[in-house]
Amino acid sequence: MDKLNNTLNSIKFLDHAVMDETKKRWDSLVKPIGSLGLMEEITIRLSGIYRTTKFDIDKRAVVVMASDNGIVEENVTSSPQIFTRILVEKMAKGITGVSVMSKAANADVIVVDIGINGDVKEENVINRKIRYGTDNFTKSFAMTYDEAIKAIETGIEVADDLFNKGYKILGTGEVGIGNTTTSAAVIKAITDFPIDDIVGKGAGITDEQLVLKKKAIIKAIELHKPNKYDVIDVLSKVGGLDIAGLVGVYLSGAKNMKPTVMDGFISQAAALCAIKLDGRVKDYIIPSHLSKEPGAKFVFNEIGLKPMLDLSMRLGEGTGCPLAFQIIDTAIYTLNNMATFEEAEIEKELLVDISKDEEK
Ligand SMILES: Cc1cc2ncn([C@H]3O[C@H](COP(=O)(O)O)[C@@H](O)[C@H]3O)c2cc1C
Ligand SMILES: O=C(O)c1cccnc1
Repeated sequence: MDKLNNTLNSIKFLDHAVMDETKKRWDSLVKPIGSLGLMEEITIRLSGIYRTTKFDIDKRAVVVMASDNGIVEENVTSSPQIFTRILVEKMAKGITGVSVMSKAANADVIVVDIGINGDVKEENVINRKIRYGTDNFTKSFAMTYDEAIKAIETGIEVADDLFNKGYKILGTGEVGIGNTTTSAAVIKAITDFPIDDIVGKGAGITDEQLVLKKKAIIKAIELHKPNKYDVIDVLSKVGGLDIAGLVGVYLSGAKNMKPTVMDGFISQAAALCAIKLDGRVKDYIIPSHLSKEPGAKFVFNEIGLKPMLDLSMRLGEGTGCPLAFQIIDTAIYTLNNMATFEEAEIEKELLVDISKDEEK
């Protein structure tokens, strides 16, 4: 628990003086004030995270936490558990969705076995296995309290190591058949949102299976009564090792003063947990896209962040992150290279500024 506590204790607020400077730079460029929207907001936040107006995200990676979920026994998924290990091996070979999209975006993919129910035959996968999958949470806790802490601390260690190696931004990805069920259970336990709002079809299940999925979550919450004020209790009772590992990745970003990019629904469940552990973590999280999983919009409302894209994607793996990296690249390039009113010899004073009205 020391690593987790030390990490939480070293999280700092953003540098607002540097953020003001970046805002001033945007406002000096030849455009209506605020007209580049989230491109402006994100780079302003990045400058506060990096504590400098001159930054880049050239060295970047998506960290994929992979683990299995005992809840698959309840017939809540479209594919068998063995798919987790197979997908991870293909991912490490560079041929799955996140691998190819990351190649297109010049990003590395770091695959971590944090709890796959089988031995991975691929040396490019980092072995940080805590256990061979979780237990079926309709019958017992998914894992022990100590295992949940260990999974968070594993995520912290993996991300700390990558930041030490010079990565400037990390995306969050996952593979784990059944993890939209565990994510919905974690979100339900923390927010108590209506079950129909937050449980969707994940990778693709029938209407009958959707009923089973909702029932399994309700049953587990009634049985274990997770304490919404204790994120570790929630993760250990109804969560997954992948979600817990990603909580650690977000915490490491905040500790190392580096941004983390959030992918879809599973990454959102982890972000919600990380923010509940320390509200300052939110400042370091950059959302990529709005997942098609129906609960995603409700979690966005809860955490108070906005996605930059809505591409009706519902793959997971971290696939939103390489797209976000490319948008951030463009935002940084624009910030650094657009002409100011002065350089363009246009009188800024002639411009009506409505940005203050927009804030209201
Ligand atoms: C071929 C295939 C590739 C995937 N890549 C990511 N996922 C996604 O689907 C799984 C979660 O959905 P559920 O909770 O419904 O099982 C996770 O592995 C997630 O990464 C996939 C799923 C499949 C079937
Ligand atoms: O949004 C996601 O991350 C997601 C949605 C469906 C299946 N797997 C992942």
